[in-house]
Amino acid sequence: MSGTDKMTNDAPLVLAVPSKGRLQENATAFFGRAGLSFVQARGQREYRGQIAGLGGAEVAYLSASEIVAQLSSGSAHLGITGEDLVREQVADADASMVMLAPLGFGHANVVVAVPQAWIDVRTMADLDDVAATMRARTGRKLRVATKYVNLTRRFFANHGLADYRIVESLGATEGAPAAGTAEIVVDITTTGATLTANALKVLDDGVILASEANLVASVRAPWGKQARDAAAAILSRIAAEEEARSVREVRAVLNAVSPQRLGEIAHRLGARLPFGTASGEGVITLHCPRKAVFPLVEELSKAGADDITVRALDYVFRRSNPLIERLLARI
Ligand SMILES: Nc1ncnc2c1ncn2[C@@H]1O[C@H](COP(=O)(O)OP(=O)(O)OP(=O)(O)O)[C@@H](O)[C@H]1O
Ligand SMILES: O=P(O)(O)OC[C@H]1O[C@H](OP(=O)(O)OP(=O)(O)O)[C@H](O)[C@@H]1O
Ligand SMILES: [Mg+2]
Repeated sequence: MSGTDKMTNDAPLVLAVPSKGRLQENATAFFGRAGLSFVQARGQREYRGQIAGLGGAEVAYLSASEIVAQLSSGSAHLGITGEDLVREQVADADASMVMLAPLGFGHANVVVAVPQAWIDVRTMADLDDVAATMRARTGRKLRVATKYVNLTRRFFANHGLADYRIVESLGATEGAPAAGTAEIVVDITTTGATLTANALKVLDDGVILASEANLVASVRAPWGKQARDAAAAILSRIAAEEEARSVREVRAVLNAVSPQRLGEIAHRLGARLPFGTASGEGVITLHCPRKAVFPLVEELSKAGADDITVRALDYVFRRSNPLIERLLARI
């Protein structure tokens, strides 16, 4: 940051992007769909890049957990990371960050898993009994292997379970019971294959969090004009692509119908008439939810429409969008 940036508090926006691991490929594809591609400046010591054709923004390539740290401290303005890491690493995440949108990838559940051999242990209440019995008989506490220390403490406390000890794990957590370093584990699972391979099962009420990758904004980052403008440009492209994916454009020639009737049909099917109710030649254009396409076509046919065409759109830009609104409400 230059001296001028500091004085005017007008630093560029920092967009934190996963540089490795599970989220990297999907995150890059996600920005690509929104027309945001990254260029890495040569000869830079810092691991920073730019967004092609978009000024006022820098791209920081970081690990998913480092992205949480930088969003929390305000070193990055926007980023993609997993909700599990946010909830684990930041005590009051909602005070320092805004989850702008779940992204539909990076799904993983944080779960409490016990040996399959514990056939009578199905719930957290059963686990509480096991812990109490163990403590009474051996004087030792139930050991829980995990790297999700804070999520585990919170969840166990909410279930009134106190007779346990956390064994911090740095990897291969599911192997802890077989290795004899813990009785049970708290870890993430996606397909369940790793748990099964280690003869573990998830408790019926043992899902601590259903996580996925999120687009997250920092409340604490310096939101000067440059950063706000860049965020507006980035979020409008993302929102435009999302909106385009959820709608279809329906066009038709429709002469003998009143604007009221047309408006009523559109309203009933959740469609919009973005360009008004009719053009000179009686051509109408509607944007309707994907699921409502065929019902809308039928309604328009009944109303006398002809030459009805349906197509997918690349982008639907609106003056405002839910992403920027969610952000502006907090900064
Ligand atoms: N099957 C999976 N295994 C591990 N992480 C997954 C899986 N599916 C989704 N994720 C998500 O990916 C994110 C973790 O990614 P990754 O492990 O690459 O990052 P990291 O933990 O920051 O990296 P590292 O630990 O190597 O520094 C988490 O939010 C996690 O929920
Ligand atoms: O339910 P599954 O589909 O089997 O996936 C879950 C496993 O994947 C992750 O491990 P990863 O391969 O990332 O290794 P690491 O935890 O050692 O980084 C996670 O920690 C689980 O062990
Ligand atoms: Mg990992």
